[in-house]
Amino acid sequence: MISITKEFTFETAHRISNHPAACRHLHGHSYRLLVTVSAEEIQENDMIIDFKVLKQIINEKVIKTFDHALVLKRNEENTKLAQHIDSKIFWMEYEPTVERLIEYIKIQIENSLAKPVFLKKLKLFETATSFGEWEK
Ligand SMILES: Nc1nc2c(c(=O)[nH]1)N=C([C@H](O)[C@H](O)COP(=O)(O)OP(=O)(O)OP(=O)(O)O)CN2
Ligand SMILES: [Zn+2]
Repeated sequence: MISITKEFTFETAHRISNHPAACRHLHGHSYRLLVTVSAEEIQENDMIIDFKVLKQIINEKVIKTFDHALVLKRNEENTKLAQHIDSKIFWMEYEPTVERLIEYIKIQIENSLAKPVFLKKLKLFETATSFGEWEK
């Protein structure tokens, strides 16, 4: 098996409404996302997938959604808050923790990759010292 990885960044605001400390306040992160895709064999074009094609997919399915957006769990408290904010809001079923963002991003990317290429690993940095990972 062979893998390639491409790195992306996006700027996103959020709040963890059930958090006992500062993370319940609106704040933002410069997220770093590392996307690793794999295939059993190198293809006829001597790649498993062109980095440029991978970039198009991630831009369309992930960056467009999250960059310069406010991400909120859809609940009563956040619905009230959003009435006072003129912002691009992405509503989620869950709190926008790094774990839930990875879960969402994984589904988006997997739905966009065609065999024999598959998503192998995601690494999402929320801060310089805090990150989440998913691996097949
Ligand atoms: N398991 C998780 N815990 C926390 C998450 C998360 O997504 N998953 N998120 C947060 C907050 O969003 C926070 O902004 C990031 O947390 P933290 O690493 O504590 O950020 P700090 O910059 O304050 O880190 P220090 O190392 O304390 O400076 C909280 N928890
Ligand atoms: Zn945060």
